[in-house]
Amino acid sequence: MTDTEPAAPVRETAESIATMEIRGAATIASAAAEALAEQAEAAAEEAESDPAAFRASMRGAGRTLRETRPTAVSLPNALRYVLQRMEGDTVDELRRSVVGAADAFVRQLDRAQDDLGQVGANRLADGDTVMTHCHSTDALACIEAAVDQGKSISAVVKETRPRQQGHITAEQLRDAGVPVTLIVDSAARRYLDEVDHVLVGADSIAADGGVINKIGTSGLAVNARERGVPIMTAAQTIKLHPETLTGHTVEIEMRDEEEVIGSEAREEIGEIEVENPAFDVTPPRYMDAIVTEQGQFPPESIVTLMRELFGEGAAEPWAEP
Ligand SMILES: O=C(COP(=O)(O)O)[C@H](O)[C@H](O)COP(=O)(O)O
Repeated sequence: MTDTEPAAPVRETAESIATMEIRGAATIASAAAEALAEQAEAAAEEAESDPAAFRASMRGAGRTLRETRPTAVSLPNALRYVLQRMEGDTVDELRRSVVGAADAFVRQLDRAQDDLGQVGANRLADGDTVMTHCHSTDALACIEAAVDQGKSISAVVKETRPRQQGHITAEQLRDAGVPVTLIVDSAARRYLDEVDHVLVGADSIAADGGVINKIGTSGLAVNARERGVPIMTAAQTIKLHPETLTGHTVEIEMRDEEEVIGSEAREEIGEIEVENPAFDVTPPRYMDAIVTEQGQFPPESIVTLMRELFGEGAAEPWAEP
């Protein structure tokens, strides 16, 4: 580890987030917090009795993690939570504050998911069928809590091109005892007549109530509205994007074209423009409810909760002073 290079656990976590071995907004946040705790242990050895060197090393680790993926705000929110609680006069005090904050963050994340699962489950009735998109641990928590409440729930799971995260959702729901039908994305509208709810997660929620989630969510929401099927987003409050309070927009990640068209097909077709946006924005008017650990909200009212939780703005404690 040098001045500019974070310790191995941070480098490995950053690489795993960038390559999507670690993926999904909540999982990314929790991995980032844990990586900061490991950095604190390594930096304490390296910095010995130099608190300024310790702080610089933690900021560097924060920057490395921040640069991995741009859209899920849970990542910078996790870094903010941990680094803003870094305090003390000695390296050991600083180390303990970071490790303690990372641990508290991860526990809070788990508790929030359990709590929002209960809220989401209350919206589901015995015998309901739910359509899902992508793989969201917050959304799955709602279905699993409904099953725990003794409700019989079935699922229609969208495959979710290009990376097919729907396969993970299908597997996990099946293992939770939920009968699952896997469909291709373009079959969604046809199956909307057979479902009672659409349930998705979120990578970020904007101050106007717009929901940023896996590409295809907005089209699904428009179709659900047209068919009269309620659609809800399950999202812990770490998905609230503080920068949107001051007019910033959420960056939509553009991923490699290789995910859309493999090299063989590319060779056959020849030169052609390919774009691969990983997320899209569902306007608040197409979303019925945002389910959080603090209860459910109409999308347009989420700004009140956002001001309460993030009113002080979006600090960047990883930035160079
Ligand atoms: O869009 C995705 C994952 O995208 P990717 O696979 O590109 O990371 C998920 O719906 C949200 O991240 C919410 O997930 P969770 O509820 O687990 O935070």
